[in-house]
Amino acid sequence: MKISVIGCGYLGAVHAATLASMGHTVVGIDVDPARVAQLAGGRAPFFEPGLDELLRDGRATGRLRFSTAFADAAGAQMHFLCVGTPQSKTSDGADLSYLVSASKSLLPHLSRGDAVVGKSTVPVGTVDKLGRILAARPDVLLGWNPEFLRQGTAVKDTLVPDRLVYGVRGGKEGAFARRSDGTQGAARGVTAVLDAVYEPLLRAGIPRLVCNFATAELIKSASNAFLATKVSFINAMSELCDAAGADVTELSEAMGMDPRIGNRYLHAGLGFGGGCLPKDIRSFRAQAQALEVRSVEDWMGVVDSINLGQRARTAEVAKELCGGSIAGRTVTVLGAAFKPDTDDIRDSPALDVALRLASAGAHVTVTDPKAINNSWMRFPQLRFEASAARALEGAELVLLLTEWAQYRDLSPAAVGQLVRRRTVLDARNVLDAAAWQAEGWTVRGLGTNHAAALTEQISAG
Ligand SMILES: NC(=O)c1ccc[n+]([C@@H]2O[C@H](COP(=O)([O-])OP(=O)(O)OC[C@H]3O[C@@H](n4cnc5c(N)ncnc54)[C@H](O)[C@@H]3O)[C@@H](O)[C@H]2O)c1
Ligand SMILES: O=c1ccn([C@@H]2O[C@H](COP(=O)(O)OP(=O)(O)O[C@H]3O[C@H](CO)[C@@H](O)[C@H](O)[C@H]3O)[C@@H](O)[C@H]2O)c(=O)[nH]1
Repeated sequence: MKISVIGCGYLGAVHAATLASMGHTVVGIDVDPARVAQLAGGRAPFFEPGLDELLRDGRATGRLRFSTAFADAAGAQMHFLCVGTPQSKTSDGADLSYLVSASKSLLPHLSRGDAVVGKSTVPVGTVDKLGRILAARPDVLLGWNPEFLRQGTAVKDTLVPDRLVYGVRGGKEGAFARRSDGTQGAARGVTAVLDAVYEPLLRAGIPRLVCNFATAELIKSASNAFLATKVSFINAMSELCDAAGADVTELSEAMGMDPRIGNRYLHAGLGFGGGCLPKDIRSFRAQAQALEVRSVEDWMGVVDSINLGQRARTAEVAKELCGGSIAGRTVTVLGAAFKPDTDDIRDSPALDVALRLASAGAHVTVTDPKAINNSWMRFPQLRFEASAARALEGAELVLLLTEWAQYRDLSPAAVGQLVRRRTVLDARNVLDAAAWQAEGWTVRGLGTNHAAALTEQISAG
């Protein structure tokens, strides 16, 4: 099938490349000429494992191209909207201006029977709003197909998703009810086109759920809200563990063994960041407020404040480890990206903490395997160093803030030779504390103080 993908960022570029790998003929459209030039050259404009290979394959087969011209979307039967929906600059709500603009630009290039299907994460009610823009073309089908991929595993998540969700007008009844006049209704039409797009996935047994627009919108928001809830729950527990002398890693391991709870998203530490969870829970909160559902509004407020509290808490522990003041201290931060295996620094907890320490007077050097280029121009008050070894030289305090494999695997003996003082704050609770302590390191985690206190007691005799 001929498909257009509008917006080629972390979501759209991966979506376009994977659709081409399934055999479709795809054009990716973006307003950013530099991004389009890179993608057209077969190179990903950001670090995402496996994407470069797919882009090169798509280019070689001639099935994948990129353009800044919306006119190039003409002739496609399916148009996926994948533009950003960031947090508004003036409120907690989502900024829908990119979606509105992309829909208006697409409008003149649509043909009778085309399907326009959104994948961006949107507040409930957005599809109806876009429907009013597309009302000028009643012969065009509208649907919503929220995306659940994670950065770092985006290619695999797109090719082997846990489920496909189709939001269609009138929901399941609209999609599958027989019409007395024998015509195919819009809901049925968009379901059939999506089924054709995802045929290889459906054949492989990926479940597909058809629902109405509001349910599709809420499935995505509620899923992210639940993931954020799990992370903030365990982070609140980590604070309780510190206060009570318990160990949160043991607590979460034991809780996670109960299949009703599960161990995923139960890793305590610095908390969540990125271009999705933080802005999506704030948008969810704003939606609940507009719909006057106080329980969800309050809930999201608590999840957000626990999450932001972890950043403040980490900066406070860092100061404590430097004897109460961090001014003038040489500090090395391991990690700038919001999580490992991505170069994305949107709302990065690691950079947030680094900035807090710099503004408290510390000399902060940040290192990251992939995100240095993204970071250094935006944060001139921080020093960036691509080599972890050079970044660690002379450090009086080391903070592990993004748990890249290469930082988890650091040798405490080798790092000990580089630093001035063997003190590490492992804000992701991933280091083998005993191994580091055996090399003379003072190790602090979040919610694992019990272990540190015990070691102090043992070494005190
Ligand atoms: N990043 C993820 O892991 C992920 C996963 C699932 C859902 N989402 C959702 O997908 C959407 C996109 O997220 P992202 O992370 O890819 O954002 P992004 O900022 O990486 O990409 C957005 C792209 O849209 C382009 N764009 C903006 N206005 C445009 C217009 N009028 N026409 C064409 N292109 C335009 C931008 O230039 C940019 O390349 C958001 O709603 C997000 O919440 C993201
Ligand atoms: O136990 C955990 C798990 C995650 N995190 C943090 O949570 C954030 C989000 O991680 P992850 O969900 O892996 O990354 P994203 O790529 O932001 O993906 C989320 O956001 C996407 C955009 O909506 C959705 O599509 C995905 O399903 C959803 O997982 C990161 O900062 C992680 O460090 C923790 O602190 N503890």
